Amino acid sequence: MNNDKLIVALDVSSEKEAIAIVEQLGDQVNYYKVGMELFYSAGPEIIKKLRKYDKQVFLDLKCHDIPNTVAKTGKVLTELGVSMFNLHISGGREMMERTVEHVQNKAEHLGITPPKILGVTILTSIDNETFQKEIGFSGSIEQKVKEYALLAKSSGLDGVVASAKEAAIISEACPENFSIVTPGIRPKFSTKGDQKRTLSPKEALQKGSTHLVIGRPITGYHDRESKIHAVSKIYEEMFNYEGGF
Ligand SMILES: O=c1ccn([C@@H]2O[C@H](COP(=O)(O)O)[C@@H](O)[C@H]2O)c(=O)[nH]1
Repeated sequence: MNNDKLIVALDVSSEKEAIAIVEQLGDQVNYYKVGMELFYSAGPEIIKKLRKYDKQVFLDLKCHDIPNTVAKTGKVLTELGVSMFNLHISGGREMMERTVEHVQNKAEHLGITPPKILGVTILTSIDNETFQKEIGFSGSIEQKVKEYALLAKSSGLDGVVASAKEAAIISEACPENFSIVTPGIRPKFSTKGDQKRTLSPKEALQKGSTHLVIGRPITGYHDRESKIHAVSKIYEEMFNYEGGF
């Protein structure tokens, strides 16, 4: 079974551990997320390695810097052959627009399809109290995510990273060709851990998530059978959700 809506997070600190997971899951999983932990330890080679296994890669480095720095980083990430990468929407319009332009030019020069650029909204580990009292935002998380999604869309981004709890609001605000990539997915059999704004795979699809990012509920199991079982349970929910797949 191959399903590009499920992206498995490879939150490990070596190529060896990452590839062991990829080999254990085999054809069951086609799409992997490489985050800071793996990229900073294994380096860009890990992307090439995953591409050799014919896997798609979402590079989750959450770039956040001045426009010149992020735009030039976007060019480098385009050369790596990732399918998606992300940056923080709070970096502002100029940062996003210049990155889009640099990525498109680079992809054209290389003769490849440009990677999708996603904007990070509000992390799924943030709850209302943290959002307002600690970080100092006023208003609701939903309102801020909607504003960020609209800013990302009008700056030329291809989608956002958000909690599935906000997926319906985002798809209503940005209805066409806009990816809604949602971590913080928790199947019934798993625990929340540090995630605060969570939904199940079925609920996430019902709300309009286009991709589900799932890490520990799958990779937290040591042996191959348990990992495969977790993936099967997740696919079961995804395929059976009301409204079809
Ligand atoms: O808002 C965000 C943005 C990114 N993430 C990343 O997704 C995975 C989730 O892993 P789980 O083990 O399923 O919790 C992880 O790599 C995060 O860095 C996120 O959770 N929330």
